[in-house]
Amino acid sequence: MAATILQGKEVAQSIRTELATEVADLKKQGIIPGLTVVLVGDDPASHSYVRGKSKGCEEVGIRSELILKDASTTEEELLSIIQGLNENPNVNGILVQLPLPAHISESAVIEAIHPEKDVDGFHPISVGNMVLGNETMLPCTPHGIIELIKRTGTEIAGKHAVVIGRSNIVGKPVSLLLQQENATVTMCHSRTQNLEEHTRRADILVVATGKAHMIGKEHVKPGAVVIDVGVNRIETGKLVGDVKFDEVQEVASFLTPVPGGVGPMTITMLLKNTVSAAKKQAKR
Ligand SMILES: Nc1nc(=O)c2c([nH]1)NC[C@@H]1CN(c3ccc(C(=O)N[C@@H](CCC(=O)O)C(=O)O)cc3)C=[N+]21
Ligand SMILES: [Mg+2]
Repeated sequence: MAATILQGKEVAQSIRTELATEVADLKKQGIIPGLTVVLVGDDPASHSYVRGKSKGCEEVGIRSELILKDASTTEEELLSIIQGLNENPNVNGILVQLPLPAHISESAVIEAIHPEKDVDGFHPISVGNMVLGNETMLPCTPHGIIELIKRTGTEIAGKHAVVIGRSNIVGKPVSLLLQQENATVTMCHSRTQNLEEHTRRADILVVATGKAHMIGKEHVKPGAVVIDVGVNRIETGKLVGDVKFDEVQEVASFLTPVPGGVGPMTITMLLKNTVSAAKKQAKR
């Protein structure tokens, strides 16, 4: 039986419609959520993602601002920009697009963002609160993945979830959130031996390897929910996932496409975090 395609784009659209209503209500109370994105350098992929973020803001009524700096910007300059944004009451969320040029320390930059404006959920305080299960800004891709899985009607509790990849932005946090949803979680990575043995036991398989078409049907248990977090631009210019879509579709019960799966959910969770940051900051 062929998998149902999990259209992240559609789920994202319905959440954005809800958010637009919420933003319209906030505006009646004089609260205008604002997001500032800082982009350093001229990586074309980064520019493309940032366009998606501005478009998303526009759709839901968030005021968005883009600060473009050239690749020679110093760490000091960037830190002072962030300081200004931290102090600006019109800015509720700050996102510094990653990766940054090699001469700038990503951790120094992330740590400079005020945790209440950390809409990426990357600040150590946000990460720490997530680990502790405290209410906090959740990282966008992992949060979007959990929302997508829930929309399938799949009960996460008690299921065996396998995550491939252990990055700070996807693998580590999504495995933690799955565990908080009461899944039994196995984390696999580039050094895992006998990968297939692990992945074939997954009821829920989250693939975030960053390697195009690495996962085939031999890795997948029939009926599994498969979430493809890959965004790989191949030579033809086409965007592909980490999963061989056509063959995994034959065995999975649900499968996310690339594009149109996790990506639009990531941006939507960013919008959601910006709205909740605005609400929280308005109370002070
Ligand atoms: N501080 C920071 N926060 C991020 O959240 C962040 C980042 N840096 N750096 C880069 C990655 C990547 N990322 C994506 C977001 C949306 C899509 C997305 O919407 N993709 C569309 C297709 C877009 C296209 O066609 O190029 C889709 O999957 O349908 C992809 C990738 C956020 N990132
Ligand atoms: Mg990894």
